[in-house]
Amino acid sequence: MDTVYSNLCVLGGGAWGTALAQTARRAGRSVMMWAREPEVAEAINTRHENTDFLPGVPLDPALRASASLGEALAGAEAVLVVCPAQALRAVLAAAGPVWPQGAPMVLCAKGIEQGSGLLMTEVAAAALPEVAQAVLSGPTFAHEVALGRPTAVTVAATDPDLAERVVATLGTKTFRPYAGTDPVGAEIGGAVKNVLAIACGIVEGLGLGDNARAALLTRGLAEIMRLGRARGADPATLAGLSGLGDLILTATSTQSRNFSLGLALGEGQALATLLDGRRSVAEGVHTARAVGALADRLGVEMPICQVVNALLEGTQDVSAAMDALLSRPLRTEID
Ligand SMILES: NC(=O)C1=CN([C@@H]2O[C@H](COP(=O)(O)OP(=O)(O)OC[C@H]3O[C@@H](n4cnc5c(N)ncnc54)[C@H](O)[C@@H]3O)[C@@H](O)[C@H]2O)C=CC1
Ligand SMILES: O=C(CO)COP(=O)(O)O
Repeated sequence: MDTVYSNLCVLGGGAWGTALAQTARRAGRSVMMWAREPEVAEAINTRHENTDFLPGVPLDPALRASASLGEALAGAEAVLVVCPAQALRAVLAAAGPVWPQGAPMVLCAKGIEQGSGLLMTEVAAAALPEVAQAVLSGPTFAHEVALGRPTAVTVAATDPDLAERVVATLGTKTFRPYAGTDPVGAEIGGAVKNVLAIACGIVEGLGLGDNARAALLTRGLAEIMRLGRARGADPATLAGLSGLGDLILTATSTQSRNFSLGLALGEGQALATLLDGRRSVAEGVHTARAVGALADRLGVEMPICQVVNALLEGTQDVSAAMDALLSRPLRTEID
């Protein structure tokens, strides 16, 4: 068996799809991107820049893009799926008829599907049951990755050979994937940290201080651990790059769209204004609702995520939300 996938397709022309495509080029792979917007594909092909979603980063001129799924997927040996979480089902339904025979997918979106409460691997298994899956997740701001700054991620698949091959395909000196066999753990960390990043932004915007942020991060990790346990995830994955690692990154940096959105909410701006006309995705807004419903269904206590959901839904204001969190009964730390 070949040790790497030489020809890749990246489904998704946003910031992260572009950064991963650039990374794969840096690793020496042939890469074809699918961008939903023809003007994004055009800019990548002619200006070698994703002017809409990752402006200012020069891209490898050999990186090609198309707005046609059939053209983008033709001949791919593996497919990186990098669309927003809520669009995954529709994107895979459209890609199914032209999916390259035998090519596995690497799921790179971070979120939980609203309505179903399904993880990305579960949505993908329902859409394309024959296609093998890996999950790529970790602390990775697209801009830094695209520039080739040092970054480490988790690549998890139930088939260890698949995880190893994806690692070998994408790994470079500065992009360091670590193989794992717990995709569910990698997905839960990556999805829930976006909701917690919004919470940390709110705390920052309210000026509640560094102690409050540390408390929120740590109790937030406890929520990731509880949901992970209920879904059979390995706690070591949740404490690794795709869990704690990504929580630290996203919940402490204004580079994060989720943290920045929370910060603006905490400073008193209205959610509708913040989301109005926005093209880039803040996954935590969508995952908050999905994770709230999932936690209820599984009987898992996730008070921080529930409060973020109530805030975003408009059923609680910021001061009532803080009051709800601070009024919770005192209890043992480890549960
Ligand atoms: N930007 C980042 O630093 C990172 C993003 N991710 C994840 O990658 C996923 C994609 O995010 P970004 O690339 O940042 O997106 P983005 O915010 O840069 O761009 C939005 C993308 O979503 C696409 N899109 C919007 N609505 C769509 C629909 N209905 N159907 C199909 N595509 C649609 C747009 O065409 C565009 O490609 C998200 O799940 C995000 O959490 C993961 C790691 C890092
Ligand atoms: O997933 C990310 C970093 O790992 C990107 O975070 P934001 O979507 O909040 O910008």
